[in-house]
Amino acid sequence: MAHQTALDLNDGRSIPQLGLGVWQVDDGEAPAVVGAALAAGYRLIDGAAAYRNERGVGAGVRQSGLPRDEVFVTSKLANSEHGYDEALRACAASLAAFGFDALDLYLIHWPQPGRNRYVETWKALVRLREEGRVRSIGVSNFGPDHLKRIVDETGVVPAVNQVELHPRFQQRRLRDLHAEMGIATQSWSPLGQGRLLDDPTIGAIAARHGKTPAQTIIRWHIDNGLLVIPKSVTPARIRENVEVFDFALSEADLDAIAALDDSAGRIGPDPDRFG
Ligand SMILES: NC(=O)C1=CN([C@@H]2O[C@H](COP(=O)(O)OP(=O)(O)OC[C@H]3O[C@@H](n4cnc5c(N)ncnc54)[C@H](OP(=O)(O)O)[C@@H]3O)[C@@H](O)[C@H]2O)C=CC1
Ligand SMILES: O=C(O)C(=O)[C@@H](O)[C@H](O)C(=O)CO
Repeated sequence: MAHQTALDLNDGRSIPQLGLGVWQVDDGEAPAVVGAALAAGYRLIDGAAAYRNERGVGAGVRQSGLPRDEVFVTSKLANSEHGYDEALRACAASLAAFGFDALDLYLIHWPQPGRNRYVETWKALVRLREEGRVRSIGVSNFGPDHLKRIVDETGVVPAVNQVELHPRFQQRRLRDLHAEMGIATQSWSPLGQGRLLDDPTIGAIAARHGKTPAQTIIRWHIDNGLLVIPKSVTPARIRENVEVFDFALSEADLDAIAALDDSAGRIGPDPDRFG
């Protein structure tokens, strides 16, 4: 694998640009899946309490033999745990499940605006960072109003906003706001949950580069300055998805993929209503 790239976060830390997503990875399978990814060169695992596999992910990191500080592990606060005290307790439970002293990145998984508890939840994440239980803090599925509100009320800008983002749902306006605010954009369902892999435009670009459609899409995220976390439990695909640091897309390729954007291209839940 060619050398992986990393981005600088607004808190002075660095984050690998590519990682493995572990939604829908069984806890019992997680040690082997995480082990395969770390052996292939991944250095970031994107987890969440809601995935119910923090124990298995932690075991996979330990069994890899890599020093803990060489693997960047993210978790996310579950929707049921919004609130200041609830978030502090939930983070402690996640750390215990992983078997870690600290997380590299902790995100509020969904804003749940209808519950209106995300500001006090964000204050708890600020405290967790001050106490060293998490090294960087961020959010997921936050829209412009949610972002502006937590910054207005706490003065603390999230390091990351992890949102649905793939060639059919490119989130250009939100990405522009992130750039203004200094927030890194992390793409979830970066392969459109596999539904983009038979797109003819992607296929033609992939063929020109001698790469697969998955590698072409992952490279599109990287060439756009995004963080990207494709999921696979299949060892050959895990290896395939990290072999993306030996080529780059041309301006014409980027223009062709830009044209795939579709305002109706969302696959996952609407963050204004979910949770
Ligand atoms: N913050 C949030 O709210 C959310 C976060 N996420 C995060 O984003 C991660 C990725 O998103 P996810 O929804 O899993 O979808 P992805 O876009 O990563 O697609 C995963 C699917 O694509 C298949 N796949 C992966 N690589 C290849 C390949 N090279 N060739 C063919 N098929 C392939 C996988 O199959 P297989 O596994 O069988 O190999 C799986 O079915 C999640 O795992 C999670 O960490 C996801 C959703 C919401
Ligand atoms: O994977 C995640 O991080 C999610 O939040 C999703 O599972 C989300 O809950 C969903 O897609 C439900 O249909």
